[in-house]
Amino acid sequence: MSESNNIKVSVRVRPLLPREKEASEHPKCLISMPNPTKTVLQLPKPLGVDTGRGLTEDDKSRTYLFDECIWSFDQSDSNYTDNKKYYQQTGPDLLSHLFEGYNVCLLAYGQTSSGKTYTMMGNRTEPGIIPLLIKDILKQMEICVNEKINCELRFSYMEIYNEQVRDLLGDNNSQKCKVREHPQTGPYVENVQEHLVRDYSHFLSLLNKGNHSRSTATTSMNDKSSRSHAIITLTLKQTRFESHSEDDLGDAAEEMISNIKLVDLAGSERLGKTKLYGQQERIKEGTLINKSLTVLGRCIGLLAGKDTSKSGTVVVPYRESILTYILKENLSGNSKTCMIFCVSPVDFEETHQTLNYANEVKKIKTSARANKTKLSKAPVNWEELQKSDQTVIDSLKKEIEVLTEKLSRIEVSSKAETQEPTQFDKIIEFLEKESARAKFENKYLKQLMKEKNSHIEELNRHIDYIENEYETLFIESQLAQRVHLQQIKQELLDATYSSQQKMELDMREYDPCLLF
Ligand SMILES: Nc1ncnc2c1ncn2[C@@H]1O[C@H](COP(=O)(O)OP(=O)(O)OP(=O)(O)O)[C@@H](O)[C@H]1O
Repeated sequence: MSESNNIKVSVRVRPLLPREKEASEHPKCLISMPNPTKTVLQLPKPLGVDTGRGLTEDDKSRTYLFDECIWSFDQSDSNYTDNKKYYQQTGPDLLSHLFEGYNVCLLAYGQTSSGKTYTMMGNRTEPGIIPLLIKDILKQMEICVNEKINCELRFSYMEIYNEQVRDLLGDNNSQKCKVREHPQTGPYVENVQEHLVRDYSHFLSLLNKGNHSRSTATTSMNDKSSRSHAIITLTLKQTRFESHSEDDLGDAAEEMISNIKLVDLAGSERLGKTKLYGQQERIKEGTLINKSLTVLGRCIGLLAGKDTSKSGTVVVPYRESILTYILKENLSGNSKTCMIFCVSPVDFEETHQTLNYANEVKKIKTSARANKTKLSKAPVNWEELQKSDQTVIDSLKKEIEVLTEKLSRIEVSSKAETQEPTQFDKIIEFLEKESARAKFENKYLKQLMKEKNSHIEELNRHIDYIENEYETLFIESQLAQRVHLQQIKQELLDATYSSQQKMELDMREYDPCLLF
């Protein structure tokens, strides 16, 4: 079942930069966010003529409504939102969609130096949404072990630079990767390396390596301006095991593969503002950045008007730029997509344009569906294969000969596309699956042991407590008993003493000597 959702649109305004503070004595913030879904942009000159009754708010400003308006202009303001607070608002939804099996996408859009990289990557002291999200994905993966779900997270990092895709984690950075289209899952990038994320520090080392290789340059607007669109893809594979007993892992019953694309777009720029005159390479980069963003804008415009179009089918020009081609599914297909629009508090033209752009994006719908697959219980008939050991060995020998010969001639990738899987391939695949299963079983049993050990520890603590209580009660009861015995003894002594006294009195009364 697919779910139709509008693209979620957020707008974030950044603080003034040192150069903006220096440029004017009292720089004025053009943006206000009177509530969490409203953004108001002041017009530099009022529209219309004052007819004596004064200008209306509409003459002086433009008002926009979005899903989220994020105020990061003034740190001293109580509504100020830093990266962590923004993540707390947005991250949990992204995380749950990913684990529910949906493809997810978060794109940061905005003019150059508006805060896209700051929002997505952050810095050492204030990590952005990407590191914060990955920390939580890894935590959630640990929790899944308890529910007999094995998770594998793969990470790839590429950039689109001058309309070509480069793998930022590849062995050969200058190698260009091709974009192809799968009939069911849509466009994908060929030969981009996917790295299995072991833990958070491993992820950080991959991210740093990729960031280091990313194309950046100094412009007059930004000391470290991104000259490319960066796309991080995290692919999560969840395998759910099913069994009737708690201690046994059972068989793999269901598989879900979902991904999240985190896109830091290069900023749109104006030659006049970036002051790149004479720098041919920078100008070429800027032109191609603007071109791809213009195509993105055209696609968005067409998609936004799609429902109301009377002309029937709309041809969206995804293929006109690599960026839109790669993002095709996220803009209109199987994806839950969010866009964050970063704006400067002072550049009216660019901020106005960005807000109008965001207003269009609000209207776009995507139709996401959870990517679940039921697994058959026995992927390979292992027993049957074992019965005919010799036949298998002979056929494997032959296969190896054939494959070795083919390998020397044919590229592995083209072979994989054209050939039916052989028995050898099937065994390898089966063994790989078994090894992954054994690894997870080990992890699951370790987790189970950890839980049982902590249960035993808790029971031991409880026993200690009961023993202590028993000892205290025992001592108290002995004390109470002693006090009670002493009381009885005293009472007996008192009784004996008083009866003795009475007897003495009686004796004195009946003393025969006193009779005469
Ligand atoms: N919310 C924020 N709080 C504090 N500083 C910020 C914030 N957003 C952006 N900045 C600062 O603004 C400057 C530009 O930000 P950033 O590099 O993220 O812009 P960008 O939109 O990615 O630019 P480009 O498109 O040129 O790469 C940086 O010095 C960054 O530290």
